[in-house]
Amino acid sequence: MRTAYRVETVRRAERELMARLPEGALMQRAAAGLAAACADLLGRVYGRRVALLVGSGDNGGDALYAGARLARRGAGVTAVLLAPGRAHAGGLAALRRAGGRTVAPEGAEGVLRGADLVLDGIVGIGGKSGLRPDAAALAAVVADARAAVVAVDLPSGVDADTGEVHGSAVRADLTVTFGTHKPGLLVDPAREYAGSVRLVDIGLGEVLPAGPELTALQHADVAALLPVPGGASDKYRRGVVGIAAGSARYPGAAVLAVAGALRGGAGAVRYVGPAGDAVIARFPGTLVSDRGPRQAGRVQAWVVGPGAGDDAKTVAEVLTADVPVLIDADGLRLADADAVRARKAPTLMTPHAGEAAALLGVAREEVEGARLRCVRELAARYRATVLLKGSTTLVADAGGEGAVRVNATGTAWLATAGSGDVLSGLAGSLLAAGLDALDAGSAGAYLHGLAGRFAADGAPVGAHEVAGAIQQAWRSVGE
Ligand SMILES: NC(=O)C1=CN([C@@H]2O[C@H](COP(=O)(O)OP(=O)(O)OC[C@H]3O[C@@H](n4cnc5c(N)ncnc54)[C@H](O)[C@@H]3O)[C@@H](O)[C@H]2O)[C@@H](O)CC1
Ligand SMILES: [K+]
Repeated sequence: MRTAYRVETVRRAERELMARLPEGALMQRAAAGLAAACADLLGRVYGRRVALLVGSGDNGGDALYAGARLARRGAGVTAVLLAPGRAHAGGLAALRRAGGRTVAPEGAEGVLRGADLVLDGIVGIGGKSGLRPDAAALAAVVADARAAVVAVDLPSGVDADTGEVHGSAVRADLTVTFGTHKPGLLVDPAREYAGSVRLVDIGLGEVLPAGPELTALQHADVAALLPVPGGASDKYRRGVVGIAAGSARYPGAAVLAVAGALRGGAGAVRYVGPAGDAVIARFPGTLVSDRGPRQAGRVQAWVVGPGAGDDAKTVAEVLTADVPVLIDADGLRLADADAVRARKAPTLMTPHAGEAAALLGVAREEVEGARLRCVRELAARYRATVLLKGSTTLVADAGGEGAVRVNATGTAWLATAGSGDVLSGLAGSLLAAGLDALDAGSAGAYLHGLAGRFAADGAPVGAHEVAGAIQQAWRSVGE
């Protein structure tokens, strides 16, 4: 499991660790890891031109010490000091001893344009989102230059705790972060600024408390969650998932939700709705009923909403069931908020940013800019587990207070019609198989993202092909 902690927690842990170590030891560990990552990126260090953007805090100190290490290996290193009188004194001395130079921001443009590598040490966890004008001007030059950009701890200008970006920020190819991930490295839009992320172990793990802000499942975590049928299993013990989806107008949504559900580990899929013929034609193993959800027979979890059009009656009926319910798409609009809050069994809501915005009564851009806050708020308002879809999917447990799961396996190719229907069926199937709502949502998103990658393989992809690649994704997490 990957974890990310808020700044105040990181600070507390760092103080505890620092008290046990010689002065400056943590910064040396950070700088050593940072220099090694830069050397890997450069391939050859000798003769390369490296520019350091150095603010007046310890983030700049890391950049200076790493620059000194690169200078000792033969790189030509120039530090751009944003506040010359306040740069980290020890780091500055080390850089000078190693033969590095310094320039003021006014003389920096040529240095930045000529560099092979720029280290962004303007600000780390000590900053507020949005760069100050002097730093923003340098970031703009860097964005336009040919150098690879390595962010120190965080891309300067992003909000470490929320992943929000207010104003300008540095765009990095690689972020080398210390001790633990920070939420901003895993949540969009800040995540996009970070590029790929490398974590340097500075020994913080042993002092970090339980209670991260974010967790991210990895292959082994997902493999451990996925249901495995035992010798005594039959289709009912493996779970029956009910799909109440599709309409005369949108029969395809029913077919795609069933396609996802069939690959999600439930023993059987029961379909209720007007698209039964289309479903049976494609998936003859489906149990089809043209009566309402209440008369459909036993299920262990329901999926309601994909392609439902205006069928509020079916949504209301499903919400009264005493089994877990996943609400997606039209169902989100049709579901009565009080009926959702009154439910005793778990509820999993799966909006994309536009649907979440409608539920919250705000503009879509607001959700896209503050995804972590919005997913928690929805989970609190509806007392339901909420999965907010996007290039990084977030899942907040009911109430919105625990660690939020973040999933980054997706690909931009997944932003295709019907892809969400497949996810709803898949996650609903995992609910029926007995996973709790947080696990079903996050493991479902993980597999769905991987399936999207396998199916797309760098080219446009249809939702039915994503469904078809779920088995490959399932096998791959166990390898
Ligand atoms: N505390 C520790 O134990 C360790 C800290 N390390 C480094 O230290 C960093 C934290 O250092 P600090 O607490 O000194 O804080 P930072 O260096 O992150 O930030 C403080 C500086 O940034 C400037 N700043 C703040 N907001 C800004 C903005 N919007 N635009 C431009 N400049 C802005 C401030 O004027 C101040 O000079 C970490 O991110 C990490 O890089 C590492 O060396 C590892 C160990
Ligand atoms: K930085």
